[in-house]
Amino acid sequence: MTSKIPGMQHLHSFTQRKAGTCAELRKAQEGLKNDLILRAARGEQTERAPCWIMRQAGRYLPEFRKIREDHDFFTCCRDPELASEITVQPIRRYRGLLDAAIIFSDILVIPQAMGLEVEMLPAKGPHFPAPLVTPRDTERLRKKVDVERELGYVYDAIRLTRTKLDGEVPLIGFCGAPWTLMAYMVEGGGSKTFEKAKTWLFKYPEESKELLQRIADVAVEFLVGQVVAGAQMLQVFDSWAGELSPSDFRTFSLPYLRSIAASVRDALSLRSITCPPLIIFAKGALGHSMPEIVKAGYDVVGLDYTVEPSVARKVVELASPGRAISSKTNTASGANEAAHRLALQGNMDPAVLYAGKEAIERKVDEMLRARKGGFGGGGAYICNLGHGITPGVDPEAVKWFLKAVHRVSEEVNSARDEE
Ligand SMILES: Cc1c2[nH]c(c1CCC(=O)O)Cc1[nH]c(c(CCC(=O)O)c1C)Cc1[nH]c(c(CCC(=O)O)c1C)Cc1[nH]c(c(C)c1CCC(=O)O)C2
Repeated sequence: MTSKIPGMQHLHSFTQRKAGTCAELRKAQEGLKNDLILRAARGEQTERAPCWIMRQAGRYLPEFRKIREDHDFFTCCRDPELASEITVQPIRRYRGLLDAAIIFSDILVIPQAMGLEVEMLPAKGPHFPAPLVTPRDTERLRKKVDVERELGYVYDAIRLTRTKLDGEVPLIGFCGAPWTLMAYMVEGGGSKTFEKAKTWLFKYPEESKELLQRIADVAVEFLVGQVVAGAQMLQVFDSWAGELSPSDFRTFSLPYLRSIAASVRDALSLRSITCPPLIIFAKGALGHSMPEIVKAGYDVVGLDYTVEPSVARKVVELASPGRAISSKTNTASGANEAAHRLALQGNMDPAVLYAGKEAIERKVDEMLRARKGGFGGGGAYICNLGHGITPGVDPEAVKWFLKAVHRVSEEVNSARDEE
């Protein structure tokens, strides 16, 4: 991570040096029966690739739909008992097959905390009854967001979930990235063309940057609060990154992604809390900006399904050579934020889950074997889909996927499959 603030680089080095050896960190890990994902995120070789699924707690699960029959979506998010219950549903169903839980919530809780109303319409998705039409509308946003007061329910849900998980697997906290959230706040919902949000970027660039910064400030405080409550890893979702041109991504998204990572590390270090692994998922932007994304200050880069794993490995090597070296030769060097190998996460097309057992097994094989262009057995890898699982997927297909990942990845990791 590079910081323009004098003295900060030293602070970052110190935090990172601490991160490798810190007793607090070890203790936190000791409470876990399975810390595979934390080790992979720190660039280590693992006995097999840890695996979780974006949107693993969701509508494809009948037990989730059952809860939703009686409760509105945001009621589920705001009720710690319901949110924690939904979070552990996939962990229970796929016992021993998933290596992390992700707290049940939504990226749109930040716009709500900033003062905008958001509803979840059946079959339509998120809807903002009063979106930000012109920059003047930002006056409707809260000047100072009391994150603890507005989003404390997420912290409560995290605490309760940690108790329910009882160290079974680590718990991931998350938030939406500034550009993706701004797009929702201005469009008023999903969009195909993003014409309203893009009009803002091109017509009101300075006001857009102000809004992006306000969102980033809330995101930092929210992520830090999630760690304090017990989140053991964090992911930032920039789901609409790929809607921007390369230069607009570098102007309106990347600087905020960078500053979120740096500020979360700084804020935690000031409170003497070890920063957990940070994951960035900038969907659709890797094709043009992967070298910048791998240097944005995160521990793990999530890949969407348009990126070939072996190509991503090469880009990491070229863009950030120190972070491509095997952790064996690079552990505890601790000189800077590149102290450990950068890890990759992803990236099977979620639609493969519709194609039956054989296709799933074939595609998992392809994703994991180096000679097929896959991630290979070198560690520093977290298995996932290349985007969120969709509602029509058969839960049995997910089991086939997870079982195939365990089987193939044990094989390639023990053989250090590099062929
Ligand atoms: C863009 C985005 C949103 N939300 C999210 C993203 C980024 C990830 C991505 O790109 O897929 C992130 C999210 N949303 C949800 C989670 C919970 C944790 C998990 O991953 O299991 C997470 C991490 C629950 C949810 N968020 C939502 C549901 C379904 C709502 C319902 O029950 O009716 C769930 C389980 C609703 C939601 N929320 C959002 C949309 C577009 C929708 C409707 C369409 C859809 O379901 O995909 C916004």
